[in-house]
Amino acid sequence: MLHDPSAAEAVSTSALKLHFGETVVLDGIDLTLARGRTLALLGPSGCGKTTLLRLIAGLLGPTRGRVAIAGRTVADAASGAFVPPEKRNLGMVFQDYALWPHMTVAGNVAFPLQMRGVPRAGRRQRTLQALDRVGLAGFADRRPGELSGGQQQRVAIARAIVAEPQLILFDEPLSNLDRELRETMVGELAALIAALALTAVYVTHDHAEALTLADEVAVMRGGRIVQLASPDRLVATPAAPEVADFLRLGGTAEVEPWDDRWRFAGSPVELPLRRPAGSGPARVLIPTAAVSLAGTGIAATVLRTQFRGDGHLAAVAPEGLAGVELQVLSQVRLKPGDSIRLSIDPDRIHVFPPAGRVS
Ligand SMILES: Nc1ncnc2c1ncn2[C@@H]1O[C@H](COP(=O)(O)OP(=O)(O)OP(=O)(O)O)[C@@H](O)[C@H]1O
Repeated sequence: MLHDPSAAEAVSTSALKLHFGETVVLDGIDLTLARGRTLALLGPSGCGKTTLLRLIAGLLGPTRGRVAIAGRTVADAASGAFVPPEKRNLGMVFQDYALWPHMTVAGNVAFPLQMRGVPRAGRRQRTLQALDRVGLAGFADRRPGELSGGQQQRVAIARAIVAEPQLILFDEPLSNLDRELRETMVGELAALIAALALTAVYVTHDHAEALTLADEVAVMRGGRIVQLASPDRLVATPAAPEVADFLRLGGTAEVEPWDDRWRFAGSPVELPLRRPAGSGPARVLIPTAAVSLAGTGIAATVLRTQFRGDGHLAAVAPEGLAGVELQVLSQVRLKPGDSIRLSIDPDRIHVFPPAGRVS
């Protein structure tokens, strides 16, 4: 078995498949993650993100394909090779913290060191250091039940980093926290991951969390990776409408050729965008930043509004365009049912590549 601890690749999977009976849960997952980077697995419930994390952890074995960690094959369906989780040198942080209530905070954090046979004196020192790193220096002798949810999650993180594993796996670690605390913790976690130069795989269904924390994001759907790219690239050039929808980048619509331009499919409403010669029907993203309220322009009705820090985000239905929903950010609060007019900045419209071709 190849083992190269200096390998630049922290994790790689090739042609990974997992079936539960007849059900295909993961289908052809190929990814590589370099050391010191954070990869988010992002997607709706049931898309297979937790299953992929469990395959990397060794809590499941693949039906087909291979998983390698730091250049070492840890699972290979073809040869039957399989390294159990405790021998993969991983740290794991789960949604429910998984702390033992009867043990002190220090006892919980020291557990991985105890499992590795580190002597007592060294254990105490490394435990206190890990607690210090997550901002819980004075909490060693408390019980988990005496801590807030955010503090308990930090104990779980201290336990995951105490043995300095080569890779940390996070499974929706913030989803049990309330919204405000979650927003604070995302920033803290991102800072901690950077300060400790951790290599991490982070499962979440929250696009804001993924785009804040990760160097690379794999957007998953139906057991496949639809697009794997940096947050900037995902936002600028989503490969498919489902990526744009999941990241809430704006509205998507079908368009058809109209002269040297486009128009919304099945309607006379033109889109102010020049069409490359020879191009056929397409799907486009009209990002929120491309849409503004105007005195003249496309007539639309307000469906819903929601306050964001920088204004009121309104979902609007352009008249005569069945199934198209756009978003516009307004400084004044709009009400459902209001009639408005929209102008669209053509330079910001993104035309998706034809189905099957990823940019
Ligand atoms: N042990 C199992 N037996 C059969 N099907 C399973 C099993 N575990 C998971 N699945 C199915 O596999 C699919 C992927 O599950 P998985 O937990 O990986 O999704 P997820 O993207 O992490 O979703 P969530 O965010 O809801 O946890 C789901 O359709 C689920 O029902």
